[in-house]
Amino acid sequence: MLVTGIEILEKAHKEGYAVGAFNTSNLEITQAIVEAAEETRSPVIIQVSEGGLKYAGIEAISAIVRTLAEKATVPIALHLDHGTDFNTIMKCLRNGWTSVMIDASKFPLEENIQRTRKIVEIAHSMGVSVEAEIGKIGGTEDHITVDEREASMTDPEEALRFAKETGVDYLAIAIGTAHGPYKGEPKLDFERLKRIKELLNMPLVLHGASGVPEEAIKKAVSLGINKINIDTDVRQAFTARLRRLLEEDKEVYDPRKILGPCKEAMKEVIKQKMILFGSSLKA
Ligand SMILES: O=C(COP(=O)(O)O)N(O)CCCOP(=O)(O)O
Ligand SMILES: [Zn+2]
Repeated sequence: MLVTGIEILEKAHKEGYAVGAFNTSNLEITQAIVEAAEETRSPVIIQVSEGGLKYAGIEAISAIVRTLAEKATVPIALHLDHGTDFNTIMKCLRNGWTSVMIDASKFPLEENIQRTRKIVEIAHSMGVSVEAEIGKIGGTEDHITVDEREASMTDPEEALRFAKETGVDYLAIAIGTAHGPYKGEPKLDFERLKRIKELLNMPLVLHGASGVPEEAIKKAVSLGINKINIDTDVRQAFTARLRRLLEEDKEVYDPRKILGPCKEAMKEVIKQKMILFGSSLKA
C-alpha cells in the first residue's frame, strides 16, 4: 500500500531499525524493489532522482511506481530524491508522491533553512513528508581533501537548529559517506552520528550507502540511522548480470529474456539489504 515516508520512518525510528530507499528509473527496477519488499515483508521507500525523472518522464515513472505500490501488501512510499528544483518538487506533489527531498545543502545554512521551510509548509499542507540535507554528501568522484570532507560533515548543533526551524520530517546527514563506487573503505564518523541522534531524536538518513561494509551499516543503524539510500549496488548487480548473460548467450535478442534475469539479480541484492537494515518482517 502507498503510504507517506513519515509513516514508515517514524516506526523505524521508534523501533530502532532502518528502511531501504532504493532508486528506480524504469519498470524492472521498480518490480525488483517491490518483489523484494513483499518477499522479505519489509516496508520500503522507492525513490527517483531528478536525473531519473528526466530519463523516465515524471508521469510514466509515477504511474509505474504508484500502480505497483498500491497493489503491494507492504507499506511503500514514493519519494523524490535530491529535489533541487522548486517546479520539479511541485510536479511530484501534483503527481501523488508521498515524500519529497528538498536538497538545498549547497547553500549557506540560513538559505538552506529558508528553502527547506518553504517546501515543508507546502508539502505538509498536502499531507506529504519531507527530507532535507545539512552538511554536504558529495560524490566519490569529487576531488576533495580530507580536511574539505571533514568540513562538509554535519555539525550537530547546526542540525538541531535546522530541524527545529524547518519542521523537516527526516534529515540526511553527512558523516563520511559519498555517492557512487568507493575507491577505498569509507570511514563513518559514528561519534558525530551518536551526538546528532541524541540532540535531534528524529529519523535520520544515510546517503551514499552502497559499498559501505556491513558492520558499519549495522553500527550506523544501531546509532540511529533509519533511511538508507542505495543505488550504485543495485546498478552494479544489474550490469554484472547483463554482461554475464550476453557473454553466455550470443543468440539472445528478446529484451524480456535479458531484463528478466537482471531484475532477479537486482531483487536478490535488495533483499539482502532489507535483511541487513533490519526492516524485514517489519511490514
Ligand atoms: O544516496 C544515494 C545513493 O548512493 P549510492 O551511490 O551509494 O548508492 N542516492 O541519493 C542516489 C542518487 C542517485 O542520483 P542520480 O540518479 O543522479 O545518479
Ligand atoms: Zn543521495
